[in-house]
Amino acid sequence: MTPDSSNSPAETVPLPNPAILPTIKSPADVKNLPEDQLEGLAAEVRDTLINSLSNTGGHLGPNLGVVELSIALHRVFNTPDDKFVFDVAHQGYVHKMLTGRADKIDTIRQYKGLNGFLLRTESEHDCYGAGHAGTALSAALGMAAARDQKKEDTHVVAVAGDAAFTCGPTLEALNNIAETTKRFIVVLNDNEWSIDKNVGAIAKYFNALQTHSAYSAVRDKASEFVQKVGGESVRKFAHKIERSAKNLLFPNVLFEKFGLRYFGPIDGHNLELLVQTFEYLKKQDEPVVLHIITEKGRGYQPALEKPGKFHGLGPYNVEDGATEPGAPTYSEIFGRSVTDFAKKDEKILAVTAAMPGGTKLDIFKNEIPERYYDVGIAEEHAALFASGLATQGMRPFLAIYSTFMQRAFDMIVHDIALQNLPVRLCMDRGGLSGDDGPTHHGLFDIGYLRHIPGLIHMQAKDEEEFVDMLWTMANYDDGPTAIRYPRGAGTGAKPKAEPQLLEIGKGELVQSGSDVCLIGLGSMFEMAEATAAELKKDGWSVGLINPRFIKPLDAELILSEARKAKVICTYEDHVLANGFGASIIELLHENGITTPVERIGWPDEFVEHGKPDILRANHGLTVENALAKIRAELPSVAASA
Ligand SMILES: Cc1ncc(C[n+]2csc(CCOP(=O)(O)OP(=O)(O)O)c2C)c(N)n1
Ligand SMILES: CC(=O)[C@@H](O)[C@H](O)COP(=O)(O)O
Ligand SMILES: [Mg+2]
Repeated sequence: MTPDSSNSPAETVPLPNPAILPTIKSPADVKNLPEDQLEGLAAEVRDTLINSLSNTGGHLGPNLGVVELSIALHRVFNTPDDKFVFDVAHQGYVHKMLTGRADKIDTIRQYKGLNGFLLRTESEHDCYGAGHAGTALSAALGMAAARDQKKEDTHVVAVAGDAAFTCGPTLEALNNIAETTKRFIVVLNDNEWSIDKNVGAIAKYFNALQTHSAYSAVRDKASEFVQKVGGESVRKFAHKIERSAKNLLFPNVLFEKFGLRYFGPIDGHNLELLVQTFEYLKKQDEPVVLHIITEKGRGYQPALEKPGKFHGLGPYNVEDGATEPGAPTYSEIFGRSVTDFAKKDEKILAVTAAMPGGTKLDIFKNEIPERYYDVGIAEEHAALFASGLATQGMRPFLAIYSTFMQRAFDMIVHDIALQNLPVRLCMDRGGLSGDDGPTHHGLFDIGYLRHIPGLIHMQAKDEEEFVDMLWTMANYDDGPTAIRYPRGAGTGAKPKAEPQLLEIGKGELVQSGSDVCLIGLGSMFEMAEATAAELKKDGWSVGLINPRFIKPLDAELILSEARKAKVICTYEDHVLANGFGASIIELLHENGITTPVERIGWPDEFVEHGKPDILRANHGLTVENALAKIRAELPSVAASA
């Protein structure tokens, strides 16, 4: 079933004149709006999103899909007393616009502007922050239980996409709802897409619900009914949906087995139907799930044609949705390389947790589909699955963003490292994510991996070395390996025609020096190199190390350079707490070296969103700051002067 496009406000409703959106300062204004202006508001919200995000970038498709849903929710419920918990919260832009932030939508994802997800600190209407998938039902259930404890009678609504139902936490929450509360609304926003096409048995099940003729009949009757009766008899209407659903549908509807009364599927772009349905659902004294069918990208043709691209993107040309091509990214080089390796080695398999486009494993998927696995938004399962593959002599490459790999920490410890299984953990977006902000920065993986016995962890200084590292991982069967690599492109260093095996635990001495020892990890090597050039101009003898391995460290190399130096400086795109520099300090301490160590990296705080250059400058990840710190430790006259 696709929603009925003939009633798409963006296609049929002219933009209101005068504009309505500037008058919406709070949800009360949505409630007070005459009913016949609601669709005009929806059209205006869409138009604003399409134009504004063409400059800032952002999650366009998901938000175009929830315009009517967001309006209906604010029409019926009362935030901040009632709570809306949006899963991932990448679809929260419309909610932001309806809760007093419409005039700031052009600042979204910009430094000091609106965050691209929901932050509890941004508005009293944002009761829960997110960015990772699968958290909404559990968190909302906690809020409902707290409300019951306090004997209040507010409403809690969890809004989750179809792909969020592939997440373990969502299923764990479902298992727990019926015995926890009687007053709880789940909205399943089903557009058949994750970032890429949604996968798995649950996606198939939702699809079957949509396409089953009985459900279509219910949908048609519901729409017909609203058209004919309008607001006249909400109760009668709702009972009709309910009775029809009960009588006509599969006896074993998944949600009914979990103890939630199931309603739908209904057209999630039919505002009147949504409003009336919520009016009915809020009166129920049992947990309910409302299944709505929406279109990702509704109202903008380029987004409808390419839901994956328009899930989340940078600036685009509003006329045709075109984006600027960029230099090959680390992800692209990763996808290309692993696919090429796999063509020569049939034991190589690729595993993604719902991110074929982001990780560029879509290259593997297209060329070797039989050895490609997308397990859905299920990082824990993905890691366990990869461990199982490895027990059977396979060579799995598991590509997950660093921030999402946090989900699989226990699996990495208990199921991969403890069993010494050669799973290749490929941590994309290792380092600052930028526009997406704190939920997406990959700034913790050194900390959560470096204490795991036997785990090899590395980061390349450029793309050429990156491919050598991937090749080294492909050929290493003695235990788990991990690699972190940043978002976007690096220096542009061209990979060799034939990749080279690297010696495990061996760093690269780029130049030896006797005054200063600079150790620049991965993408931060460039900054160390630039610092070295400046210090050389001052007349200092500068050692420069590309460590390659975070674990095991090349202790021999690092100690031999460190012993000569008056000051050491480490560089990392990671928090300093329990990071790479911390591991160098430990190494030096264990070997009795007391030379001062300066560290360049992120502070012990959640770093805000914004362009990487701005954030780096604000937090001292600059050559200037490194020079200032190093010079402060050096005698005032250069040794050779
Ligand atoms: C734990 C985790 N893994 C992966 C992601 C990346 N991610 C963000 S949104 C998304 C798809 C969400 O699809 P769905 O829930 O159906 O919502 P839609 O965008 O279709 O509205 C994915 C995979 C994430 N945010 N969190
Ligand atoms: C919502 C989400 O988690 C993703 O859409 C994320 O915003 C993608 O970021 P990248 O652009 O780094 O793939
Ligand atoms: Mg979806």
